[in-house]
Amino acid sequence: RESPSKKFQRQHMDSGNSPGNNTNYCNQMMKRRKMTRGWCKPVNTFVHESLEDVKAICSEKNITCKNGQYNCHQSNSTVNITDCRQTGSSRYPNCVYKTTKLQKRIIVACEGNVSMPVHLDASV
Ligand SMILES: Nc1ncnc2c1ncn2[C@@H]1O[C@H](C(=O)NS(=O)(=O)C[C@H]2[C@@H](O)[C@H](n3ccc(=O)[nH]c3=O)O[C@@H]2CO)[C@@H](O)[C@H]1O
Repeated sequence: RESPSKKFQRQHMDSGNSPGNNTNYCNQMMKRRKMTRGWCKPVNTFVHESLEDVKAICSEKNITCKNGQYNCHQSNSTVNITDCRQTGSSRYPNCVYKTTKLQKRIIVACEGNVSMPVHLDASV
């Protein structure tokens, strides 16, 4: 079984890479990272920073997550991300996404004895 930390890395980490001007980045990555099986995941953010840098966000102060849990943390600086958002005309199994490169702060939930990111709550 896939651990929550490994699931976070599969769904959200794309270190050392960036869409550049590839407008198909999300169409390719959402499929490659298995988020178009059974349904088209509507929204997904890829983070283009090292796992170390994203893990370090877990050391920031605790804040409340969207689901009410108090295990979220906000990055203290902006990070390079790519937002993937399903287009209006996209119909499963043909999942079509809009690729948007951004530099924003991210809010992650962290869990574990060695605190690891397990969920991406939002970008702000
Ligand atoms: N506090 C917690 N602590 C620990 N675990 C927690 C906590 N909260 C949830 N989980 C778990 O995480 C799992 C999960 O997949 N949650 S999810 O809300 O659907 C993820 C959102 C995110 O992937 C994506 N999104 C969204 C916005 C954006 O900017 N970028 C972007 O990518 O959309 C998804 C839906 O919004 C679920 O198993 C739940 O148990």
